[in-house]
Order: sequence, then structure tokens, then C-alpha cells
Amino acid sequence: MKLTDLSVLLVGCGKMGSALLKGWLDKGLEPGNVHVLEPYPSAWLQQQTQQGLRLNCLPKSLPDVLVLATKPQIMSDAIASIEPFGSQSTLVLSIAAGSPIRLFEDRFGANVAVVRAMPNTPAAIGAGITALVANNNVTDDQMQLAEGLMASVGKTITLETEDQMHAVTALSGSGPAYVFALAEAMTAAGVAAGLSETIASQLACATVSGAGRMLEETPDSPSTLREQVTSPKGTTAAGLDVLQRKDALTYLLTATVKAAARRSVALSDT
Ligand SMILES: NC(=O)c1ccc[n+]([C@@H]2O[C@H](COP(=O)([O-])OP(=O)(O)OC[C@H]3O[C@@H](n4cnc5c(N)ncnc54)[C@H](OP(=O)(O)O)[C@@H]3O)[C@@H](O)[C@H]2O)c1
Ligand code: PRO
Repeated sequence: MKLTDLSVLLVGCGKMGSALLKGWLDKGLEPGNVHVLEPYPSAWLQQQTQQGLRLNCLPKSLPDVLVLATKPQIMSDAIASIEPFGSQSTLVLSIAAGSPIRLFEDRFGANVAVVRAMPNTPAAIGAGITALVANNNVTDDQMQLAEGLMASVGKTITLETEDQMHAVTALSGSGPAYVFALAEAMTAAGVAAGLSETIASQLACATVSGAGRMLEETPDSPSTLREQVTSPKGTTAAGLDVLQRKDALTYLLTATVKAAARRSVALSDT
């Protein structure tokens, strides 16, 4: 099904919901085919009503896709107002961290078609990556539809099991925050080395974003790209000697991802 023909009911239009909706509207989704439930709509979302998007009212017929983008903690309450929309012909596409497929089967009925997806915030600029996993009720056409929707805001990968979603959420879902934290820490390190905050921040942010673009735009692996910066006995080697001593960086990131994955498991159990 083409994006232009698709009808969508989006529940929750905060940071991630609006990033996805912007991407879909840019790619041809008709605002007139979109209903959004959102208690505190942003100015941007309110503007979309002028193009025909319907805000805080329910569609008269079943939508092709019901996108669930509320926080996991309130997912159960949010579903209460839309239970009749989880029919067999409507694809339920949830992006909530830690909301398992079984929650939607319990609430919408065992026959409901559910795709659980984990995007990340670079989706807002079309540079996201989303992992998807489906239940057995999802048809090939519905899976293509889900992949197509998420591909319109970045890359997609399909998981073998839902259990992998905890690690995915911890790695790529939360991952942009780790990278932004790196930019913040590099700024602080630049200040400690004698630069002003403004100059350190400019240098740190451009370095992180330039290195990210190299990962994207060159065929080289991260280790090759790292080696290209590292002159023998030069400054980078001296810096990396601290960053990677006793695998310090790998150890820290492994602990970071494990903690986030544990939180995903805990959210699934509540
Ligand atoms: N942000 C990310 O990086 C990211 C990445 C991948 C997946 N996710 C997932 O995406 C979901 C949304 O995250 P987010 O960061 O976009 O959070 P968010 O900005 O808080 O967006 C959630 C939105 O849902 C609204 N809402 C609350 N109750 C509702 C209801 N009953 N019906 C409809 N809307 C309701 C919230 O309004 P109030 O603020 O008034 O409560 C809020 O605007 C979460 O499940 C998260 O796990 C987020
Ligand atoms: N943001 C959501 C969280 O922090 C899910 C991944 C990214 O829970």
C-alpha cells in the first residue's frame, strides 16, 4: 500500500511520535488521512489541522495502521480509549520501549496483527534506524507496510525474536543519548584543557558529527577510521591509551547497555 493511500491513527505525538509523523507527511502521507490523539499538542501539530489532520477525535472507520507512541508507563490507560480500533485488519505498530507484544494481544484480542518497532531520534532528520519484530498474525503486506513506514525515516532491520528488543532498545534506541553525552564530556574535557566553553563545544560537536558522517559515507569500518587518525607515537595514540586502557571504554559501554536493557526488561514486567 502506498503512503498516499494510507489511513493512520497515531496515539501519542510527543518527541518520537512527531518525528515519525513529520517524516511520513514529508514522504506523502495525506494529513486528511491522519487522526492523532495527544493531550498537549505542539504548535506544529496544531498547524497540521489546517492541512486536514484530525486532532483528538476518533476516526469513523478502522484505520490501516494504529501507531502507539505513548510512554510505556501509560500505554495500558492509552489503549483503553482505542480498544475497538485494534481489529484484525488494522496493523498495530507500537514503538514503546518495554511494552511487549502480549500486552497488545491481551487488550486487542489474540488475532490482532502487531509489529513492535524500536526507532531512534535521528529519525527526525531521516537518519534513524529502526528494528522491527512482528507477531504471527502480521501478513507479508502488513510487514512491508511497517517496514516502509519506518524506512521513510531511516534504515530498518528485522529481528528474529522479540527478546532481542531489550538489547536493541538499550543500544540503538537509547544510543543517541550516549553519543550526545560523549559530545558533552568532550566539551568539558576541552574546557579542562584550557579552551573556552564556546570553542570547546563547537569543536566537540563538529567532531562527533563529522566522525558520524564518515561512518555513514565511507566504506571503512570504525576500526579502520580510528587507525587513520592515529599516527604512530602521536597525540591520538597517547589519548587512546587512556580511553582504551584495560578496555575501559568497552567496559563502560557494556555496563551502560546492560543497565538500559535491564530497565527494558523491568518495564516489560510491569
Ligand atoms: N524518545 C526516544 O528516543 C524514543 C526512541 C524510541 C522509542 N521511544 C518510545 O516512544 C514512546 C514515546 O516516547 P517520547 O520520547 O516521544 O515521549 P513523549 O515525548 O513524552 O511523548 C509521548 C506523548 O504521549 C502523550 N500522551 C500521554 N497520554 C496519552 C494518551 N492517553 N493518549 C495519547 N497521548 C498521550 C504525552 O502527553 P503528556 O506529555 O502530556 O503525558 C506525550 O506527548 C515511548 O514509549 C518510548 O519508549 C522513544
Ligand atoms: N528513549 C526511550 C527511553 O529512554 C526508549 C529508547 C530511547 O526509555
